[in-house]
Order: sequence, then structure tokens, then C-alpha cells
Amino acid sequence: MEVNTTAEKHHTHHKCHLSHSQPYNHHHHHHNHGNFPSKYTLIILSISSVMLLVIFLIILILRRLKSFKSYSGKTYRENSIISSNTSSRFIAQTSMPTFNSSPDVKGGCLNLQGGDSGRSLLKTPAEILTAPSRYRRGGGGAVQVFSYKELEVATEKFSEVNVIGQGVFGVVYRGILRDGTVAAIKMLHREGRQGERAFRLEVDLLSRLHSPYLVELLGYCADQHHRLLIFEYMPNGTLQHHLHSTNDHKPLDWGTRLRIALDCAKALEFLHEHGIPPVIHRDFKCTSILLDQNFRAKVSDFGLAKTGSEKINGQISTRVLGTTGYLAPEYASTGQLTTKSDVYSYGAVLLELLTGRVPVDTKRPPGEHVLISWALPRLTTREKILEMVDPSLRGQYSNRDLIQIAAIAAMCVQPEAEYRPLMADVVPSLIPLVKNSCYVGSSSTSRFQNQIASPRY
Ligand SMILES: Nc1ncnc2c1ncn2[C@@H]1O[C@H](COP(=O)(O)OP(=O)(O)OP(=O)(O)O)[C@@H](O)[C@H]1O
Repeated sequence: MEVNTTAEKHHTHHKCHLSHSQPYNHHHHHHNHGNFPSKYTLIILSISSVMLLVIFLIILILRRLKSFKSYSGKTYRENSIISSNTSSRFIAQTSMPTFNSSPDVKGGCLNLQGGDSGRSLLKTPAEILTAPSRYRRGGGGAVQVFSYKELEVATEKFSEVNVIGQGVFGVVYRGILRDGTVAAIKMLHREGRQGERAFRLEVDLLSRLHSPYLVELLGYCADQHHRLLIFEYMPNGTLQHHLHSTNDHKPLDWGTRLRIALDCAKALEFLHEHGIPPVIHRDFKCTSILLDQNFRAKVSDFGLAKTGSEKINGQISTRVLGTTGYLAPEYASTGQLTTKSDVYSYGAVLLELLTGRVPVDTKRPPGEHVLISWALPRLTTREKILEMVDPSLRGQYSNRDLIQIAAIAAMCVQPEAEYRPLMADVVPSLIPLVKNSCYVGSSSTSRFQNQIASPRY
């Protein structure tokens, strides 16, 4: 029993011992067991966190790289536009190195937006409105006021030898201003109070419009009863003279005609789109297109110009004051005037450039008197277009250009005003033709070869 008891005790003790040592052992075992895995866990955890960090960093770097790539790609693309412009300007300059050209032409045949290529290729309307002119710069940005005496000196007392033209509104003299600038001085007829108002309006309008494609008003004179307008001088006179006069002068080559067409389109686009308010020329024709020493065209004759501010329901109702052969039918019949009336007149000028014919010629066979009526049905047939070409061009043109010009003219002279294009649409359609003709024009026939360096302003 005792044994049992002892044994029991022992057992109990043992049990107790066991029970005492078990937790220890268990604890020990547990400790040992828990210590190693936790170390591993710690190591694994720290390795995995380092790995995670590395992965995160890699992702971050990759994302940065990606965004940098797309950013630099954009920059690259942007630069390529600039550089392609620069390179094309460079090509334009280097592909025609043999002639001295005015800055605008030197800047290329590709400098189609502005007159002075030393500056940017593209000009904003605001730039055009504030474009510096030689005279404006000298005159502090304003149109100059001249005394009658000064103009007497400039024109050698309005000598007959200095008369360069005669218009409906007055005589035009060539004169040399006190700073040496050659100018066209227009002496207006005396017309009483209405003439005075028209004069003020004209000065006001002209002094607000500045574009390389418009003949610049340099100043005016309102001394006592004398009323004169002083314009920049255009040494090659009117397009009318070069296209239609029977004088023995070299006919305008195709490239020059295209360039004139584009210059005029830009002039009208400027008036329509950038005039504030929009300006309708109202009497656009070959005699209102003047040519500088490089045969670059500028539009003049704003004596009849009307601003869009006088519109009623989008149209101006007015006494019809245009020139037969150029008048849009809706304007001729109802006196309703919009910018589309100018587009029609522009189409007539395009046809003159294409055919060398005057808008109205009663000496021609019946059915051919009025250029537009004769040409319009022919403008859609290739063979007919080729038959219409000005014979004085002697085949020196591209048939593709010809057909393109015919298509533009056909759209411009449509009887329905709303179907005619805007001048802003005509300009971009002419640019590629002029570009091509410039490259072709660097061959023997182009006038641009003989240009002398001169500023446009
Ligand atoms: N800025 C200029 N530079 C050189 N010549 C000019 C200039 N302005 C006018 N002329 C010449 O004077 C002529 C008369 O011009 P003007 O503007 O008075 O009348 P027009 O254009 O013939 O017609 P309209 O009297 O209907 O306006 C022109 O045909 C042109 O030969």
C-alpha cells in the first residue's frame, strides 16, 4: 500500500514532476520551436519586405520611365513640327540660292503667311494689326499728317511728270517724302461735305488696317480745302497693266500669277476675317491690285470699302458701286453686299489670270463677251480648261495647277453666294500650288529670280 502510496506518491511526484517539468519542457520545446520559426519569419519577412520594396521601386522607376518617355515623345513630336518648319524654311532658302530676293520671298516660297521672313513664318491677326511698317515705326505707330506745302515739295508742285495715274476720285502722283520714302500721293477731288465725311471715314478705316497684303496708308493731308492720301509706292503699277495692256512687256509667268492670286486671297481674307469689324472691299478688280518691285501683290482702293458694321441681317444694302464684270449677281441686282461678293470678284480675277481675258470684251464673238458667263460652263471639263489658257503663257504651266485654279475659280463665281467658299478656304488651297511653282520657278522663267532685296514695309 505504502509502496503503492509511495509509488502513487512517486507516481504523483513523478506525475507532479512530469506535470511540473512538462510545462517547462513544453515551454522549452515551445520556446525552441517558436524561436527558430520566428527568426525565420523575421528573416523571411525582412527579405520579402526588401523584395517588395525593390519591386515597388522597380515599378516606380518603370512608371517614371514610361511617363518620361511619353513626355519626351510629345516634346519630340512638338520639336519635330518646329524643326520640320525650320528645315523646310532652310530647304526653301537653300534651294533657291542664286537670286537676291525680298525678305518675304527669301523666307521662302514657304513664307506664305507673312511679308517679312526675318520674323516668324506665321503671323497672328494681332501681329498683323500691329505689324510695324517703316513709316509707322518712324511715325511712332500713327499715320502721319502732312501739310500741303510738304506734299508740294514731294511732288515738285504736283508736276505733270509725276502723275502716275488717274482714278475716279482723283489724280495720283509719285512723290518723295522728306525722309526719302517714295510715295503715291492721291489728290482727291473737292466734293463738299459728303466728300469730307467719306475722306474722314477712309482715313479712319485705312489707318486701322495693316497687312503686308494691303497697300499701306502712310499719311494724309487735310490742309485747308486740300484732301490728299499718301500711300506706299508700288513701282510695278497695277495687275491690269501687266495682264491686259498691249504694251510690249514681258507677260506675267505662271508662277508669278499664282503668287499674285495667293497674295490677293490673303488680302481679302485679312479684310474679311481680321478687320474689326469685317471689311468688304466691294471693288476688287485688276486695277485695285498693285505690284511691288518683286511683283508681289498688294490690294488697294478702299475708297469704296464698307465695314460689316453697317450690316442689316448679315447683309449690307447699298447703292451698287462696283465694276461690271466683277459684280456678284446678288449685289448687282439687289445691292445686297456680303464678303461673298468679294469672293465672286476674286473668282473673276482668277479667271483673268488663267485666261488673260478682260472681264467684259465686246470685241469677242457673241457668247464670249462676259468672261464669267463664257468660262463657267467650261471650268469643269479638263479639255475645255486647257483650251482657255492665256496663250501668252506659251505652255509654261502645270496642267494640274491649271485645273486646280479653274476649280477654285468655278466655286468663287457660283451664282449662289452661299455656295461660294470663304477667302479663308481659298488661301490654303492655293498655298501648295505656290510652293510647287516656287520650286519649279527656280528654273529659268520665274520673275522671283530677278528680285532685288527690299523690305516689304
Ligand atoms: N500706291 C500706288 N503706287 C503706285 N501707283 C499707284 C498707287 N496707287 C495708285 N496708283 C496708280 O494710280 C492709278 C489710279 O489709282 P486710283 O486708286 O486713284 O484709281 P483706280 O484704281 O484706277 O480706280 P478707282 O478710281 O475706281 O479707284 C492706278 O491705276 C495706278 O496706276
